[in-house]
Amino acid sequence: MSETSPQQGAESICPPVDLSGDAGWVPFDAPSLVGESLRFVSGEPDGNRFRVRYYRDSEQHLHARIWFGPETEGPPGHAHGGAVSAVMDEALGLAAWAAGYPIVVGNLNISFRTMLPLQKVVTVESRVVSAQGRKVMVHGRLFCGDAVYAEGECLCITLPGR
Ligand SMILES: CCCCCCCCCCCCCCCC(=O)SCCNC(=O)CCNC(=O)[C@H](O)C(C)(C)COP(=O)(O)OP(=O)(O)OC[C@H]1O[C@@H](n2cnc3c(N)ncnc32)[C@H](O)[C@@H]1OP(=O)(O)O
Repeated sequence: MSETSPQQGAESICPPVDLSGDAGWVPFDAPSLVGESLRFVSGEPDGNRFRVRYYRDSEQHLHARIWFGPETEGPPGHAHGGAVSAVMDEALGLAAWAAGYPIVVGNLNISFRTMLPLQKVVTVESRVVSAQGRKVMVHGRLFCGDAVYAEGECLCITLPGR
């Protein structure tokens, strides 16, 4: 009988992945801006769920380099739509914070364009496209090379008194 059951094998930690940014990107320290609360997506940087690093480019746009691990599985071998949505929620909301708006997300509209294979490193790029009164609109897409996996439109609402 084998000493390692399939279940034990599934619990082993996946090897390190390369989450380095593009040339000219500067690492972005999210906790120093918004505190330590973002554990759902960012909380286990060496775990088997999400591994994420944030960067800003020379125009101060926020980018995320993200690995979807085996614990994000939905359809066999591919990421759960909720996992993709969680990443878009955090990355696009954080983009508004990084642009100077203290917000929560009021509405998030995600289009899932292509199924995302597990254990793939992808990028989320974001743009704050408008800010009117308390409403800040952020657009983003999750992609790798020419493959676009999801696009998002995120209405953020500023928090009074912050
Ligand atoms: C205590 C917290 C500290 C946080 C400090 C650290 C945070 C660190 C964040 C890190 C980065 C983020 C990453 C994760 C982002 C999330 O996941 S946030 C969590 C998920 N989001 C939520 O739980 C939000 C729940 N909703 C709410 O709290 C409230 O509905 C809101 C959004 C604050 C708005 O409520 P409100 O302040 O009473 O404002 P309200 O008058 O209803 O709306 C203001 C305007 O926005 C419009 N609006 C509001 N909601 C919507 C909507 N869903 N659709 C369309 N329009 C809307 C209204 O129509 C209104 O428009 P006008 O009439 O002015 O034209």
